[in-house]
Amino acid sequence: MHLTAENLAARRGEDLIFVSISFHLAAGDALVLTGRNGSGKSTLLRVAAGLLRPEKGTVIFHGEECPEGRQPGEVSHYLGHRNAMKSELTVAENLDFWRTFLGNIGSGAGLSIEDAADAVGLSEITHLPFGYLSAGQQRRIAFAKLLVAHRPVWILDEPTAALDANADGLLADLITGYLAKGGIVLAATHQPLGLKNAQELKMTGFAGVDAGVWG
Ligand SMILES: Nc1ncnc2c1ncn2[C@@H]1O[C@H](COP(=O)(O)OP(=O)(O)OP(=O)(O)O)[C@@H](O)[C@H]1O
Repeated sequence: MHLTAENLAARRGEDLIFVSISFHLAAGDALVLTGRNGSGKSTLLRVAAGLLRPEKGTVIFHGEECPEGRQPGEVSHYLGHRNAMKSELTVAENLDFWRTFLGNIGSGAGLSIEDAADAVGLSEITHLPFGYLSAGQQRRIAFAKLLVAHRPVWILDEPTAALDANADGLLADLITGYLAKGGIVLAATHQPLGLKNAQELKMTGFAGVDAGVWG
């Protein structure tokens, strides 16, 4: 199983944000994107997740169940800046929606809603509307979403925003456990995620207004 990006370039508006980005991640690998605000981390994650069309290049996932290759967006969890939960629905209802909507990919199985909430330390409050939770609790439930459906790739944009030190450690443990089981993680962050052996890609931003990528 591997996730491969070749010669990626992306544009936002008029500007080329990056060019010539390539990486190859195998099962158990993590790549952490770093760089100042506006350097293109979210843009690269959105390209990898299939939410933004690249100007040039490809990102492809190959797995046992799809040796011919698939778009990573079809096999990944994408956790963006927002938590993608409905405030009016309870925590359990939100997780149940994502569990059903995303489904399992490959040979792994997602956790039950109770086990996933327990894994993020919030098993007591799954009956509450999501909107009642604190910002940190909401982010923890967004992590639980990663656990209720098995997907071979996690794409995480600033996953530790709004977290206390305890939750930082919890996320590091969740990611480490996922990598140990052969998951692939692509994450953007300003704070160290506490991962051992993660590769780092430093984004520099703004590759030019008119710079050609085809010549
Ligand atoms: N829809 C858009 N149209 C034009 N420019 C955009 C658009 N979205 C983002 N940009 C620009 O693209 C650049 C890269 O933004 P991006 O969100 O990828 O940066 P980032 O490294 O994730 O930043 P941060 O650390 O602040 O989250 C920024 O200069 C931003 O202003």
